[in-house]
Amino acid sequence: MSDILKKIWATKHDEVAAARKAIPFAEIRAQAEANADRRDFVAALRAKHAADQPGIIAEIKKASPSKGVIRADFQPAEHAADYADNGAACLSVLTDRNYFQGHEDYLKAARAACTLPALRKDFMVDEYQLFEARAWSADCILLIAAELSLPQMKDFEAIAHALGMSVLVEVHNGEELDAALELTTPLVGINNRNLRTFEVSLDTTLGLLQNIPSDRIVVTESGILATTDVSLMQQNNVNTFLVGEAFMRQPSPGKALHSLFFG
Ligand SMILES: O=P(O)(O)OC[C@@H](O)[C@@H](O)c1c[nH]c2ccccc12
Repeated sequence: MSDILKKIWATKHDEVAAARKAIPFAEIRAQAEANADRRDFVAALRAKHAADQPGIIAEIKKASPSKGVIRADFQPAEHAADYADNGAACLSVLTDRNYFQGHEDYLKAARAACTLPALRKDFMVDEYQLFEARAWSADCILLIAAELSLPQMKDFEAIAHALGMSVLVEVHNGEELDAALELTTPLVGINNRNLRTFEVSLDTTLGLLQNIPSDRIVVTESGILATTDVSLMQQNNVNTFLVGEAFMRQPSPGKALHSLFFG
């Protein structure tokens, strides 16, 4: 009941209500549909795999509810260029203000500083946010199966695809995975962090893996901190990673990426 995801969800509904007053739906939709600046998120990951490289989605995250401030000297554009120079395939940029100290301006600045496709990392509860994401030039959106019904996810996926955005569907148990596999997106994220308890276990990825058809791209998310974590995943044929903290805590997030994956 009082878990963090519920709180975040309530905040999101309030935020969307306020946003709809500030910029009416028809207007944000027009902005989204007029934005022709698209980068293919899934293709960027596949290109790395085709070159025998890991597909790294490098996250730009200042703070989180479980860790507090992760990086005080926060420079989204600089971090994005640094990630791009060091072999990242894609960016993930937190836009949630209340819980992650994110902002849409960070997404815009990060994406503009490089040529990588960018994920709007936020909690999507209303189609309005999908149009916002595209208006801000996001190339991918996140759907969290723990809180969305299957009909809602199907609906959001159809809108995202119609706007030319990719979809990362995030799960952390078998029931959520069953729903995620009803979608058409190839990108299935397994969050090693339980968003209700903040507990992190890489076994979450390993346990769900065998139930995922080989035409999907499994993204292991959260808690990848050491080269042993990376090689454990690679031994299990998981070669797509969403990593934030391990990079953002280091003086150069790009160098940290390089040493974790290519060191
Ligand atoms: O910083 P980490 O442990 O490397 O995790 C990154 C990413 O997986 C995490 O930020 C995340 C995964 N799913 C989310 C959903 C909402 C907010 C944040 C997240």
